[in-house]
Amino acid sequence: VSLAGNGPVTLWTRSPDHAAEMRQRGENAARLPGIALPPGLRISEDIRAAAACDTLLLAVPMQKLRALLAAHGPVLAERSLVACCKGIELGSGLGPVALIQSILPEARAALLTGPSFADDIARELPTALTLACADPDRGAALQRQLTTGNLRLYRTTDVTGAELGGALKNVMAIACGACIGQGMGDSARAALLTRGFAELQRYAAHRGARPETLMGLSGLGDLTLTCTSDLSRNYRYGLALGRGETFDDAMTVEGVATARALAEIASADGLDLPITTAVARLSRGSLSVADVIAELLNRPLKEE
Ligand SMILES: NC(=O)C1=CN([C@@H]2O[C@H](COP(=O)(O)OP(=O)(O)OC[C@H]3O[C@@H](n4cnc5c(N)ncnc54)[C@H](O)[C@@H]3O)[C@@H](O)[C@H]2O)C=CC1
Ligand SMILES: O=C(CO)COP(=O)(O)O
Repeated sequence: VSLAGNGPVTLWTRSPDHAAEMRQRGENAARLPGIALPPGLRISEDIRAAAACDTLLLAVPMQKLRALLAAHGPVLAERSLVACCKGIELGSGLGPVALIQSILPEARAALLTGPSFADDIARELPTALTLACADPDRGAALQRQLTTGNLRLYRTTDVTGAELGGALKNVMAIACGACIGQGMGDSARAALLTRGFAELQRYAAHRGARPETLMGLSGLGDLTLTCTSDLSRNYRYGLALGRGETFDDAMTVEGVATARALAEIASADGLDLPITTAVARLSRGSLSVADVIAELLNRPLKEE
């Protein structure tokens, strides 16, 4: 919606029915109700129509990215593929850019990430994001191409840092939601957010990310938004866990699979990721929120 102000944009969906409905109503009622789709936005169920453009934004959940790339590899190859997903793939432990590179090495992969609810961007509210691309010239070109009147992009070549900030903030948002849902209060949430950020920084450093990336929009920025807003699905899932309520299974909650993927990596590599591991166990129901809090409070005392 925002990019359509810059020039022609094609919105692809794999569902012909959904495409027809969006064309007819001028609205994506299922995913973005109340937002008028601009007349310049072309809607197609044929991925070749979208792939006629050189730059494609891939906005599917992280655990679905491999299937999308596998199904449409020949059409997507040799394009600029900008992943918009936030997470780590279960099994491979890869982030979105690394996954694209492993499946379509001839594609030019980049990442768009940072604090942003789709609804805010579509309503043209001011938003700032990180565009991560290992090649600085390509990153600068994408930054110019994808900046709009309400969407300001900063760029970085630290793809690993940007990937990990976006992935881990969802895990911490589940933890913060659970803390509030359990009635632990805002002070406890601030402690968890801060220690979650320390865990995020520690893991990112271990993976070779640059510290300043995690201090930016894709790290601290998105962590702050997601851990404090009721609009976040990850935070709301955590709230439900804390309150002992059920949560809509169909809702995309990236932090669940990411916590499990990271817990596997932590166990294999002997890393200490206490909050992430607790979220993985919480999401499986093998630990209660009260147990997690007791466990975290009883860890050995240490320097900050
Ligand atoms: N919604 C938001 O405000 C934001 C979402 N993101 C990230 O964007 C990614 C996608 O999230 P949402 O769009 O919110 O999820 P969503 O669940 O609302 O939509 C995902 C879409 O992907 C489609 N899809 C799933 N598997 C597919 C496949 N194999 N081939 C083609 N299409 C497929 C689904 O049909 C659905 O239309 C996530 O990683 C999320 O963290 C990032 C920033 C903001
Ligand atoms: O990534 C997001 C905000 O930056 C969206 O968060 P949720 O996926 O938790 O809704």
